[in-house]
Amino acid sequence: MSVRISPSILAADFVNLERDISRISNADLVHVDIMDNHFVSNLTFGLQMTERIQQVSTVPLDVHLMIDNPERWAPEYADLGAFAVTFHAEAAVDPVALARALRAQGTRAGVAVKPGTPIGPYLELLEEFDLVLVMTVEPGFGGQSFMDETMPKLRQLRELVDKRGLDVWLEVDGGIDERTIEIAAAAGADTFVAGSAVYRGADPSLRVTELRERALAHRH
Ligand SMILES: O=C(CO)[C@H](O)[C@H](O)COP(=O)(O)O
Ligand SMILES: [Fe+2]
Repeated sequence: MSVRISPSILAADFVNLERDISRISNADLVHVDIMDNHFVSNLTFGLQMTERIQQVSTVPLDVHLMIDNPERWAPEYADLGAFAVTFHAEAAVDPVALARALRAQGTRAGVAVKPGTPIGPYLELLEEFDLVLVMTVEPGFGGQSFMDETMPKLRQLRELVDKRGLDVWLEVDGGIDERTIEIAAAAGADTFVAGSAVYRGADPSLRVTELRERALAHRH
């Protein structure tokens, strides 16, 4: 099983985004957090900014939509060329219909669940998604602590994905660092978002390499 590291530019310097994206050119994905101040109580940026990021990034975009009404916006992020577009299950009227629409656009379709949202209803629907994002913090802010209690969801997902031989990425987001990535990898995650852990030091690309090595050493 391969692992993917997706640094979150939520922790980057917003007036030097191009520079900070170029600092993680060894990453597998670049994680772009879209917050609307409705689904979560924080606001980041939207389509126009993401389109510029898409133009300057050599690393494929992993868009995480923390917004209401994803049916209205998710296809536009797919349209601008994002590699993966993930919307929240709690915000979507019909997650399967939206995932099908995104796939028809040629994008990897992801569904995200908050820490308190059960994964049960989605286990029978795994074939409909290319990515499941298990939030390991309450969405809205970077720099929070990893919630261990979300790991049983990953273990359930990993068992089913392997049993059915599916190509579904299992992503974790929130509080991922050199220690917690080992816990998440052992529980079955293969795609790791890290904001603070990548950008807090002097050399973000070295942090990407270190995180990848730790995930590989502890993968399921
Ligand atoms: O979706 C998010 C917050 O809702 C971010 O992707 C996440 O918090 C990354 O930041 P950190 O690694 O610092 O926790
Ligand atoms: Fe995120």
